[in-house]
Amino acid sequence: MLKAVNLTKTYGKHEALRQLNLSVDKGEIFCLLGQNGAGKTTTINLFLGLIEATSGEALVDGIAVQPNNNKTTQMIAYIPEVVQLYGNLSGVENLNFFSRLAGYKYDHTTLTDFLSKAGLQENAFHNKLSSYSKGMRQKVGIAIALAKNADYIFMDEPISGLDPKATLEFTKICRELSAEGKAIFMATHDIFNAVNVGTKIGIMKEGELVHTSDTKGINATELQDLYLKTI
Ligand SMILES: Nc1ncnc2c1ncn2[C@@H]1O[C@H](COP(=O)(O)OP(=O)(O)OP(=O)(O)O)[C@@H](O)[C@H]1O
Repeated sequence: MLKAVNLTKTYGKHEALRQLNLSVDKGEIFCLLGQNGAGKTTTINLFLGLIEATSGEALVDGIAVQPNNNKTTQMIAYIPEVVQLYGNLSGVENLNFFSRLAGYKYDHTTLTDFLSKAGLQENAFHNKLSSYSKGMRQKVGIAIALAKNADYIFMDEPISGLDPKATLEFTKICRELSAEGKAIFMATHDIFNAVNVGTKIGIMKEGELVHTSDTKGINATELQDLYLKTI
């Protein structure tokens, strides 16, 4: 389980995140909405251990995240908005490189299995990354997360810039990962996607989580109304 307990981050006098309390279970897809600057990336960075909390705790399976703590970073994978990969290497080579960085050595068949599972078409496996579209890069990012064997996957704006078909494929993969028991924590501006793929949604305003609910029984229009009333 991911858990934030009174998690707070201040920059000087500015509270980027104030007393955040939330939990995300394995199998859940938590979609965090909020305007620019609301504190979504700050929350993700605190769980990734990229920044230090001013007070409170981020916990992964009960272990407190601390900057440069390998225990929690091993359990987490991160897919940024733009997946940074080596343009001169192929999809398989990138996956091999990043898997080794995470301490995993896979044979060629296993690497290609991860890419297939992430939805990348087979004829692209050996092409250079520089020829990949944004959606294809994202699939390699997902394959890296799969290869890392992480139970918790953080995503920051994962569908921004994807076309409708790529978005649909991405949604399908998220659902499959959640059905396998992975927890997904996604920061997004896309209300339709949040209600479509999320099992829970949160709305953040000026560093505070001001609303959380299940997505069951709520449609995109209702969520949009709620969002506009809340922020
Ligand atoms: N390193 C930093 N130094 C000072 N202020 C920062 C720093 N990082 C973030 N902030 C501030 O913290 C607040 C929250 O930023 P954050 O990036 O978490 O927002 P966000 O919800 O992810 O926004 P967006 O949707 O634009 O990505 C903002 O006011 C931002 O300016």
